[in-house]
Amino acid sequence: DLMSDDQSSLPRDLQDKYLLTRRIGTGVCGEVRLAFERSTCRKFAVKIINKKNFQSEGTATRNAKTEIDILQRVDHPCLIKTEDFYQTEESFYIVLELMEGGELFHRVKSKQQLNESVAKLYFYQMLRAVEYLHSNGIIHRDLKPENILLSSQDDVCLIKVTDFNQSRILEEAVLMRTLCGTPSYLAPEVFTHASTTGYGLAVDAWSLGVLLFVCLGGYPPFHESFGHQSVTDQIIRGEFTMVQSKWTSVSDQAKDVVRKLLVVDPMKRMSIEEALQHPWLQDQKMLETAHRLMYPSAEGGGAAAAMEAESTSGRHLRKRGREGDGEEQH
Ligand SMILES: C/C(=N\O)c1ccc(O)cc1O
Repeated sequence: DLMSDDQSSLPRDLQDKYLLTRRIGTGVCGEVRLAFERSTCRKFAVKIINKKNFQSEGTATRNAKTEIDILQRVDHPCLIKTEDFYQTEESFYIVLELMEGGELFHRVKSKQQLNESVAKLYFYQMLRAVEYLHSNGIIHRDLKPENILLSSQDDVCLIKVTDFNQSRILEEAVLMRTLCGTPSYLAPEVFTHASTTGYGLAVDAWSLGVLLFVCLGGYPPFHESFGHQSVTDQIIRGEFTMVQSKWTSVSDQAKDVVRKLLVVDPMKRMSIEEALQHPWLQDQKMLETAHRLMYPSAEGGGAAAAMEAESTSGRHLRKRGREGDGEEQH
C-alpha cells in the first residue's frame, strides 16, 4: 500500500514534503512519478533525472542545471511550471505541475489521428509556447509528442510543453562559440545580440512541423518503413510521405502549414511568427477557445483581454528569487 512504499532512496526533505507513488511517464533521462504534497494532498509530477545516464558527470550536472534554471525562469500558460527541486549524489528530482491528460504521444496513438480542429487548437498553443521561448532566447531543441502534455482527457484542453533538458540558452551557446574566435572581424550586432536569432531557432519550427504532421496524419513523416532510404536520408532530403488514405480528409491549408515547416533550408523554412499568421490559424473560434484555456482569469473574456494578458505577462521570464541567484539547492 502507499504508506509502505519504499521511499528510502529519496532525499529526506523531498520525502517530508511529498509522497511519491506510481510511475506516470518515462523519459530518456529517467522517470516521472505521481506525487502528493503531504500538507495539501495536491498532486504533482516528480521527474527523476538519473545523473549517471549522461555520458559524463559534467554534462549531467550542466544539462540538469540548465534545465532547472530554464524551468524556474519561464512563465507561460503553455509551458510546464516547476514547483521545487532536490538532488542527491545520484539523481535530480524536479517537482512539476501535473497534467492529467498525460502525453500527446498516447492521445494520438489511441485516436489513430486527431480531427483537424483539435490538431489546430493544440498546434496553436505549441506555437505560442515556442514563440515565448524564442522571445526569451531559448531554443527547446527536443520538441516531440512525449514532451507535449495535455491538461485533461477532453479533446478541448490546454497543452503544455515540457522537457527542457535539451534546451540551450541561445545567447550563452552562440556567444561562447562566437567569442572563441578572433573578435576583430565580428560585426557590432554580434555583440548586441541582434544576431543571436540565427537559424538556430528554426530547428524548433521543423520539429513543430513534424508534430503537426503526427497530429493530423497519426504517423511520423519520416520512417524506415517508407521506401529504401534511411530515416536520416529522408530528413536530409525533406522527403516526407503523406499516405493518401490518412490525408484525404485534411484541408489543403493544414497541409500547406506542414509543407512550409518541413523545408530543409532553415532560411527558407516558415518561422514561428509566419506560422502564427498563416490562414489556417486565422480561425476566430479556435483562437477564442485557446485564449479561454490559456487565460481563464481574463474576466469578461474576449480576444482583447487575452491579447492584453499575452502582451503583459506572456513575454517575460520570471524574476529569480530574492535570496541568492536562484542557485540554492535543497
Ligand atoms: C512531466 C509531467 N508533468 O510535468 C508529466 C509527465 C507524464 C504525465 O503522464 C503527466 C505529467 O504531468
